[in-house]
Amino acid sequence: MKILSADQTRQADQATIQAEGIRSDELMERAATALTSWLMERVAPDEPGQIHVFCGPGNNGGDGLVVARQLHEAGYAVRVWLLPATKHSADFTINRQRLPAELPCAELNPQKLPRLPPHTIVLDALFGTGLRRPLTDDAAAVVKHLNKAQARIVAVDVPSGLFTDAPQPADSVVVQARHTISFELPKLSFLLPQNAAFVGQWHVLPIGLNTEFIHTVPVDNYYVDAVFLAGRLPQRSQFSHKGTFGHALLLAGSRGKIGAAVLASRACLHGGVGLLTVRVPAVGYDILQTSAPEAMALTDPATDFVTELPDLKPYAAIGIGPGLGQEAATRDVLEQLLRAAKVPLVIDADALNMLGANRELLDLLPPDTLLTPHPKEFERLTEPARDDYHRLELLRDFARQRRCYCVLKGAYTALAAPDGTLYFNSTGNPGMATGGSGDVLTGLLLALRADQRLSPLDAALLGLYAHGRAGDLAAEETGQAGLVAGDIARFIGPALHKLTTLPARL
Ligand SMILES: NC(=O)C1=CN([C@@H]2O[C@H](COP(=O)(O)OP(=O)(O)OC[C@H]3O[C@@H](n4cnc5c(N)ncnc54)[C@H](O)[C@@H]3O)[C@@H](O)[C@H]2O)[C@@H](O)CC1
Ligand SMILES: [K+]
Repeated sequence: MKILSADQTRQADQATIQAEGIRSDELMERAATALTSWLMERVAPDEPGQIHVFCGPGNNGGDGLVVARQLHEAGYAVRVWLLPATKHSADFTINRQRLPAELPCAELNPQKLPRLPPHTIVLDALFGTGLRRPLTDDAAAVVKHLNKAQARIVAVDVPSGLFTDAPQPADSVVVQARHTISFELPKLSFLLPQNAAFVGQWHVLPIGLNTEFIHTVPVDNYYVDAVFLAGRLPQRSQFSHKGTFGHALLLAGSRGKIGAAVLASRACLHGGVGLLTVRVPAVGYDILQTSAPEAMALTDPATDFVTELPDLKPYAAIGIGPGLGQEAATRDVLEQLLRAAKVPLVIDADALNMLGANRELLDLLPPDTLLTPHPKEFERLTEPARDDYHRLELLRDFARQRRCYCVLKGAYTALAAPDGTLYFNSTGNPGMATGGSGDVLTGLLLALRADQRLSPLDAALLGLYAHGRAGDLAAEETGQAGLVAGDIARFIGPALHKLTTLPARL
């Protein structure tokens, strides 16, 4: 799915209105109807207490007024509160007039805000994508009051006070919603860790915005779901052979961290690689051969860490990093690899740390290299970020400047492509924040980079998605707390299988 900016969202609304020849209040009715249905599926009409709808002066408030009317007509007890304002949008005014006289509706008195019993359902329709500056005065007072009330807040489109797609002062007053219900497409602000406490769980409801506009509008950010990936992982042809899926080389492991090499190897094998050779120090030979017997061990002459780069000729893709350690001799191996490699590279963990500690090596990165840092590792490659937005800009710049694909691991893991586009992954769960999860990702990405059928972008997107999906499938069996990295590796097969069986869009 595309992620539109606030301006583009407005343009999409306009394009829809024009293409369908409808009025803007009809589109508002459509959006609100979707939201009303969402609420009615979750709240019974005889739920004790009233649903309090807080409306601002613009079209976000207009949405709130429509939902209030519709809920009232469906037999719910509803009360509307209006933020004092001198100017109202046209569709707000139309829908203010459409409120039935018997529906309680009053202007808020900021000096005497209504008492809300705990667990009251509150619809936050104060501000949406039209917010231009942080909330102050009356609006800020109302939002603080709502946050204090321990209400069950459902935000319309965006939690009021949150900017849709831009950084804002850290002390901004923002609604802390339990759910945020947005229309058609998600918003960039929903995907940032710094906004999690405001957005709560977010949902996107289709409202039939103009598909041609959405299809053609250029964007910098995508949200990668199953639909986005449909058709990108082809079924295996009858005539495919080991060469089709490539022979991968993995350089990994050091004394005490051979497990990282094992996890990455298993993930690479489950990821469908044709053949896998693993360069481990001698201490890892028995461990690797017993715990990943499908892989070939190519042991280093040294006992405890990797000191020599093997001949690279046989390999279609090379991964380096998991459990590698940062000995000087290993750093030299990394440098030799960067200088010699003619095939796709996947760089992770200690290999990233060595790049961070020796930034001159970054100049050697072959184009289309895939790097998989978590935020701390990424900062070692660049600089400390001021906030989540700044970190994303650093990520974009890094990928552009180095002509590489760079991942930023976390909830909604981001991938930056060399053209600066960001792709946010939709799968995964907090159970995956466990040791070895990154090693599994590296192995899986290595397998997909070795797959001769996939572009660098598709390999990376499919790998990130399947890794998260495997974690989700595993967590269904183990629970999130019980999940270990090996479980993720075990479910890579089913996760990829689900991707190959998605019908491609014609
Ligand atoms: N345009 C359309 O056709 C549709 C719009 N929709 C709704 O419309 C919303 C956007 O509506 P608007 O563009 O009217 O914007 P909003 O309703 O988000 O807010 C605009 C109003 O708030 C004021 N304002 C902005 N920042 C403020 C601040 N910091 N303190 C106090 N007042 C401030 C503006 O002067 C304006 O009066 C969306 O979020 C969505 O909820 C939906 O109904 C779908 C269709
Ligand atoms: K809102």
